[in-house]
Amino acid sequence: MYLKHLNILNYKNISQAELPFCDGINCFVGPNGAGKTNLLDAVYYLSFCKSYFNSVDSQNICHSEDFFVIQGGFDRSDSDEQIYVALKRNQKKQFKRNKKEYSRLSEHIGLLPLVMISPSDERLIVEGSDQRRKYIDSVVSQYDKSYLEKIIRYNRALLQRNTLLKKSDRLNSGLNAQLDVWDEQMVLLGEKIFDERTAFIEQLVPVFRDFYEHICGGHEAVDIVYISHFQKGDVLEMLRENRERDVILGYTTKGAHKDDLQFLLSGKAVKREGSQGQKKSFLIALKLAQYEFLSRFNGFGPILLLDDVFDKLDQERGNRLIQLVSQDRFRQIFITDTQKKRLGEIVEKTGKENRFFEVVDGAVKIQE
Ligand SMILES: Nc1ncnc2c1ncn2[C@@H]1O[C@H](COP(=O)(O)OP(=O)(O)OP(=O)(O)O)[C@@H](O)[C@H]1O
Repeated sequence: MYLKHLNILNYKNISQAELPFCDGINCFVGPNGAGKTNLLDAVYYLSFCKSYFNSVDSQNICHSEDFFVIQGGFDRSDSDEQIYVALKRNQKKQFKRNKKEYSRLSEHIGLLPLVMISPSDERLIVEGSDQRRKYIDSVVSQYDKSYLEKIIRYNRALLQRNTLLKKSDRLNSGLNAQLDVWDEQMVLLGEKIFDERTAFIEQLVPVFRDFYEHICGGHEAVDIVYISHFQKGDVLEMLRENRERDVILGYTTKGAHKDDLQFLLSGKAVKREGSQGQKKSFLIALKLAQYEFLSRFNGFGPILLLDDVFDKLDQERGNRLIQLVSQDRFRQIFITDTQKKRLGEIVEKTGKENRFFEVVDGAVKIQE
C-alpha cells in the first residue's frame, strides 16, 4: 500500500500543500519548527482519524484559521482509496472514504495500516504503565475490532466499580452485592483482554529482539516482559480480598487496567540503565516489530513514518537502520531530517526510489 498524493489546508502550520509522493522513500527536510513533523502527522491522521501528537482536535487547526482539510489518495492492494477529513471549529469532524462519510470512525481503523516512529515515543519508556497499555491496545485494535469493544466494556465496568468505591465510606453487604456484579464483568472481559495481549506480546517479542540485535550490531540482550494480575492467580478472588482497601483508596487496585510491560536491557530497566541512543534503538526495534506484525497480518507492508530517527543514533546504528528499512518488506517510507546532506547520503545508499521535499515555515517545495 502507498500514499500517492496528499493535499493539506490549514493543518497546524501548513497552510496549503499539494504533494505527489513516490512509492519509495519520501523525505521532508528543513530547519527546526518548519513543519516536517506536522506533514507526517497529517499522513498519520488519514489512517487513525486523529493526530499522533495532539488529541485536542481543534488545536490542530492553523491558529489563524477556522478549519483544516486533509485529503489523501492511496493505492491499497491495487484499489484506489480517497480519504477526506475536514474539521471546522466547534463542529463535528467529517471523515469520508471515497466520498462516503463513516457513521463510526472506528470502522476506518486498520484500513490503512501505518507505523509512526517519533522522538515522543520515549513516553513509552519514561512514563507510567497507562502509556504501555495504550500502546498495546492501539496495535491490537488495528487488527481485531472486537478487542476495542472489549476494552470499552471493561473500562465501563471499571468506572462503575470506582464510582461505587468513591461514594462509599465502608464495606457492607449492600455494597458487596453491587461490587459482585462489576467484579464478574471485569474478570470475564479482563481474561479475554489478557489472552489477546499475551498472544500479541508472544509474537512481537522475538521479532523485536531480532530487530534490536540488527540495529545495535548484536551485543546487547533486550527483552519485553508482560506483567498482569491474571498471571498471579484468581483475579475474582483478588478483587474480593482487596475490597476494604479499594474502598479506602477509592479505586480498583487489581485487574487488567493495571497490566504493564517491562522493558529490559541486560536484565535491567531500560528507563534507568539505558543511554539515550539505547532507548531510541529499543523503541525503533519495538516499532519495527509492530510493523512486521501488521505486515504479516495484512499481507502488505504498512506505511512507515520516521520522524527524526537519526538524531541520537551513532552513524553505525543509523546505517544499520536504513539498511533494514530498505529491504523489500518495507514499502513506502516518510523520513524527516534537519540535515538534507546527511539524509541525501543515507537515502542514496538504499538504491530505492526517493523524493525530497524542502519545508520552510510551513511551505513545502518538491526538490527536482
Ligand atoms: N495549530 C497550529 N497552528 C499554527 N502553527 C502550529 C500549530 N500547531 C503547531 N504549530 C507550529 O508548528 C511548528 C512545529 O512544526 P513541526 O513540529 O512540524 O516542526 P519540525 O519541522 O518537525 O521541527 P523539528 O526539526 O524541530 O522537529 C511549531 O513552530 C508550532 O508552533
